[in-house]
Amino acid sequence: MKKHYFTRNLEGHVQDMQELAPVIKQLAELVNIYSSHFKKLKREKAVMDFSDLEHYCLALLLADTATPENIEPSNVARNLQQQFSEVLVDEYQDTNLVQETILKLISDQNGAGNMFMVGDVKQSIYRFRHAEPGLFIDKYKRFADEGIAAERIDLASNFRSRELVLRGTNYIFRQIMDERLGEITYDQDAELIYANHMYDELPYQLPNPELLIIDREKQEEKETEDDGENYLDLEKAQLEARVYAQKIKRWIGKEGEKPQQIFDKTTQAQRDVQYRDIVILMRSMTWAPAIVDELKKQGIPVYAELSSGYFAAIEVKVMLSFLKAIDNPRQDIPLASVLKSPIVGMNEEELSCIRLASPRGSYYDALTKYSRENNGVLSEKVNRFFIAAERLSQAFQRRCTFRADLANIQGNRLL
Ligand SMILES: Nc1ncnc2c1ncn2[C@@H]1O[C@H](COP(=O)(O)OP(=O)(O)OP(=O)(O)O)[C@@H](O)[C@H]1O
Repeated sequence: MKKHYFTRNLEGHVQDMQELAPVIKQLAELVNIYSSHFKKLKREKAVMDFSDLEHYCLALLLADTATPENIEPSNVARNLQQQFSEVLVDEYQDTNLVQETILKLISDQNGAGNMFMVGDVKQSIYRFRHAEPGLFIDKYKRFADEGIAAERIDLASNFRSRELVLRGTNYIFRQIMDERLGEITYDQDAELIYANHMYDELPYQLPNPELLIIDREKQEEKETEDDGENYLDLEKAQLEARVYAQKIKRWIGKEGEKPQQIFDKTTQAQRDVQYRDIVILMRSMTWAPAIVDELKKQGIPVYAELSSGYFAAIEVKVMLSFLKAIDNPRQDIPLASVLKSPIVGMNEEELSCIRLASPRGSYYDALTKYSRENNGVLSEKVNRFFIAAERLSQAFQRRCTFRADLANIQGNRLL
């Protein structure tokens, strides 16, 4: 480990830090300037972003004399405390510190207490939004103590899923979850207990939960022998989709086996499974477009609410920026987007070098000035942009002339 990761000595690190310090200082200043411009703009347009909602709310509820150690309620908060007899909070595991302070300010902190919180730390998904599951865990542990006024109620019964789903879930999580991984030990208290006995009476085939593991390296050997396709080159999403496709085809009965039987709640009868009965749940939508594409390729009808579309595709966005930049090159953002795209291929440092040629005015002015005054690799890139822009502009004009001619001909015919 020392050989691979800690080879540099202390002086080396100190020297790095000294070299980086002015850059970081500049960056910090930039962030501050950006933040104050952004705030000013939001105020002018009377708009708020998501975190503003929380922070302005907190500012309203805190007394002017409040400090981080002394969270004193303002008059507004005191009025709200009077108004609410109970404060109910759902998904408490995803509360962040600002929200927790807001809740404290509007609830009864001195009397018997009037806050009721429901949560499940196993479902904590908003850490990237500063959710603090520790707030939940701390209370979860403290409230179990008989000696304090607060009470913990374990809602262990699960009415959402069938017995085998719960058994499978408990089996997996008992093995992989503990305080270190997942903040909580998956013991008997944390287990999901089957409680919805509605299905027990009905004669139907039990769905067995399955865990499918994709071994990329093994597949690689197999595929290379079969058809020369390099398995490691395939996107992970594509690999997953192929496994889904195989499974779905088997359930539907396309692989020679009998279709999977399911219980239809509407008709109260058993029937063959159909595509519309199957849903794929994903932890995020990042891979969804690739999975949808692959399932379609495999002949499986599929629908997903994708925010992406033709105009959201990166290459289409770049081309639209290019057209905007040709129409009026003094639009900095479309111009920068084209310069950074593979059409020109500049990186951030090169873009900054060009900006330094003329720090004020439009970016286009800086670009033309840089091109006039410099030679070298970057100038070649700049020229590449001018040539591409010229070509596209000429093609565009030819098309416009053609369309104008066409309109004339059609117009004459009409006349
Ligand atoms: N006592 C009950 N009897 C029958 N069905 C119930 C009962 N309680 C809840 N359900 C059903 O179980 C499902 C899940 O219930 P609910 O959404 O209240 O659970 P939850 O624990 O709040 O879920 P989450 O963890 O996602 O917040 C719902 O379909 C609900 O109708």
